[in-house]
Amino acid sequence: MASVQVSPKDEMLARFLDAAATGNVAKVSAMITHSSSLINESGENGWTALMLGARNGHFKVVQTLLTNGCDKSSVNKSGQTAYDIARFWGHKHIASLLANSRGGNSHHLLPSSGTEGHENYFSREYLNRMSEKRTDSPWLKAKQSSPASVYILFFNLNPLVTSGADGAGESERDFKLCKLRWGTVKELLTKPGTTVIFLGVEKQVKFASQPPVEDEDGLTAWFALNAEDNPMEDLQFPSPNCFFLKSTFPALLQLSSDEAGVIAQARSVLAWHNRYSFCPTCGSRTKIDEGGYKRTCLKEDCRSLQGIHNTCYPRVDPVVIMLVIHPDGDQCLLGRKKTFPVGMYSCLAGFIEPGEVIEEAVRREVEEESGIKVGPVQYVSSQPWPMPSSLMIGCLAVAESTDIKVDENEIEEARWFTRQQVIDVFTKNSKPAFSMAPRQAIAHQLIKHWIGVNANL
Ligand SMILES: NC(=O)C1=CN([C@@H]2O[C@H](COP(=O)(O)OP(=O)(O)OC[C@H]3O[C@@H](n4cnc5c(N)ncnc54)[C@H](O)[C@@H]3O)[C@@H](O)[C@H]2O)C=CC1
Ligand SMILES: [Mg+2]
Ligand SMILES: [Mg+2]
Ligand SMILES: [Mg+2]
Ligand SMILES: [Zn+2]
Repeated sequence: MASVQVSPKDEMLARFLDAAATGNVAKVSAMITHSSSLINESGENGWTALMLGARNGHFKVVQTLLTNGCDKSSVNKSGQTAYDIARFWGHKHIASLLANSRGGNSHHLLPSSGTEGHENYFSREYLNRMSEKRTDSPWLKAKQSSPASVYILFFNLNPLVTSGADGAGESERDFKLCKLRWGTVKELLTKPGTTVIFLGVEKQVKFASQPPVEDEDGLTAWFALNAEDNPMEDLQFPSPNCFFLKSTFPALLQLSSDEAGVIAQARSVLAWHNRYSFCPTCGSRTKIDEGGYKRTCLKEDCRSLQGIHNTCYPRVDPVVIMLVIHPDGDQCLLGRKKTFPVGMYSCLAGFIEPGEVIEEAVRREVEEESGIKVGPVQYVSSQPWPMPSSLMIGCLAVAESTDIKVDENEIEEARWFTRQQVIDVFTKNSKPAFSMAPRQAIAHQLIKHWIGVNANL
């Protein structure tokens, strides 16, 4: 009778897998010390020692393998990881051990698609900023009094707008910026409490409503003004329908994409002027330079005049905002602040701290707010958030633990939602489990990105 020849290597692997399957920790440990390559080898149907230990509930075997650097992301021929197997067979303590341990490769839970083509509300650059013109005083002066230039006006950092067409409902064109001319604002420009900044020049396309007035150089400059006292009484506006937005949020989310980008730029710089009235170094008076992009201290011997100092320039506060994916790849973590509308959940977010990289800020904020530990982090897209001057840095991140413990000072609740629950919210399929942040918020776009990439929606 012919006998099947088994190589010594195969025989050793069979003994190793058997030791893992039967919970023989001492043998597993001795064999990997002797032959380290065994640890990630698989036998029948792609099952590794880790999967067999997880299948049969041998906690110590799984622990030993992980401590010795076993790859916990391997999948068997049915596409299951050791974590999936532990969960399926109800070995919760092993599933939790697998989810918590660092060093595994959970990158496969992140989409491999590029991030091009993401445009968030407030992100469109309608104007060419032409920063080189900020120090060209004669050019700026000529542009300020040019009849072709466009002025947008703010009072209390709220823009002057006009209502969109009746019945526009929730659509984005509810409010349109009122574009004023020099003739209308020249009195206002001379008032002591007025701040004026140069925003840039129009790129190619013009707003349809704009009269075809052109400067010799063909460049239409835009300026933003913030008035300290209500300018409505002093000025004659081109349209009686113009008014200052009363609330910042959510009214600022109801502009067209072009206008939202201009507002993001103007509002942040004006808010900086509004809140940094005096020199942060010595407390003296300052003057506005560089088309509104610099404040220079008027005290001759101030330290802020020696070299370049960030206190003289408009600030941007980076914020990480992240959608955290469960280790099973099929759920995401969303939270709610007390101030959110009832039922609304969104991504966790937090300010980046000095000396911190984006990835670490994601890990720190998620752990602070929800108690969840995070492994890989992937950048997706960003969004200016001019309330007053945040830059939202949108990321996907993969959790390495699953037990939630919220910091009640920061958020009211955090929960795992299944992909299906999220899809139901987007497609309005059935009674939704929660309500989503508005589409103008990067949180909404991040969640959509995760669903779109993973579920081909
Ligand atoms: N566009 C979007 O989808 C979303 C935007 N956001 C924005 O992200 C920002 C940060 O999120 P949070 O959860 O509030 O951050 P957070 O989790 O870091 O907590 C806020 C606290 O951080 C402190 N803090 C540190 N640096 C600060 C700074 N430069 N400015 C203000 N506070 C600072 C304050 O004590 C503040 O109360 C908020 O301004 C919020 O408006 C938040 C969620 C969604
Ligand atoms: Mg926080
Ligand atoms: Mg936060
Ligand atoms: Mg924080
Ligand atoms: Zn100073």
